[in-house]
Amino acid sequence: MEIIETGFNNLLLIKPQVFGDQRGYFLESFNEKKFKALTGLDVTFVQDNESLSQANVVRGLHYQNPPFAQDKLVRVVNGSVLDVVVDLRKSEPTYGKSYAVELNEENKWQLYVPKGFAHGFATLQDDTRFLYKCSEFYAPESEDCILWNDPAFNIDWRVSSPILSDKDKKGRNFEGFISPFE
Ligand SMILES: Cc1cn([C@H]2C[C@H](O)[C@@H](COP(=O)(O)OP(=O)(O)O[C@H]3O[C@H](C)C(=O)[C@H](O)[C@H]3O)O2)c(=O)[nH]c1=O
Repeated sequence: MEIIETGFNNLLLIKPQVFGDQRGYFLESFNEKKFKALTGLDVTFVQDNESLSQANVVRGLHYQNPPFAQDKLVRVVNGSVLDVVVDLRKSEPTYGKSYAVELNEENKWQLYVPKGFAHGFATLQDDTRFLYKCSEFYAPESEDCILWNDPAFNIDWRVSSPILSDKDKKGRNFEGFISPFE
């Protein structure tokens, strides 16, 4: 397992060790002991989620407000996404900055997204299956959404006229946004 710094505090790209042989491959998708030893982060995940999307879907940019904010460990087991986060932590020099990385079934990379980020992804292939671990339970009353294509971020999602949920179509603008995250 290799940890790659992203330039954003505690936002970590994780490259798992893949054991290939004539049958296929094996990897540990999560190992609490190794995760804590390599990242120095004491995170307890309590909920696993999975979504399936066709190509040209955008889900995001979502977060849960404190005290229900979630750390997430996200990965793709089928297909490909451009995974995108925006730093909402007011004390960070990367506040308001976005980070994007392609996660797919070939690279098997994971992204650890700490509390304080809005998170989303665009699907680059049909039948994209997205799995992620959360450190806090789903709390719909605490959910919030920032407009996926807010001009403040100038994100190249690598999709055009994507399929969005009604909720995501009504994401808030970042202009005038007051972050709940220190
Ligand atoms: C997130 C969630 C949703 N649901 C139910 C609520 C809806 O009836 C249905 C679809 O929910 P939603 O449209 O919010 O799903 P996504 O758009 O994939 O939301 C996720 O997308 C981005 C990428 C994220 O990072 C968040 O974890 C999460 O907000 O699943 C649950 O029952 N539990 C849950 O934890």
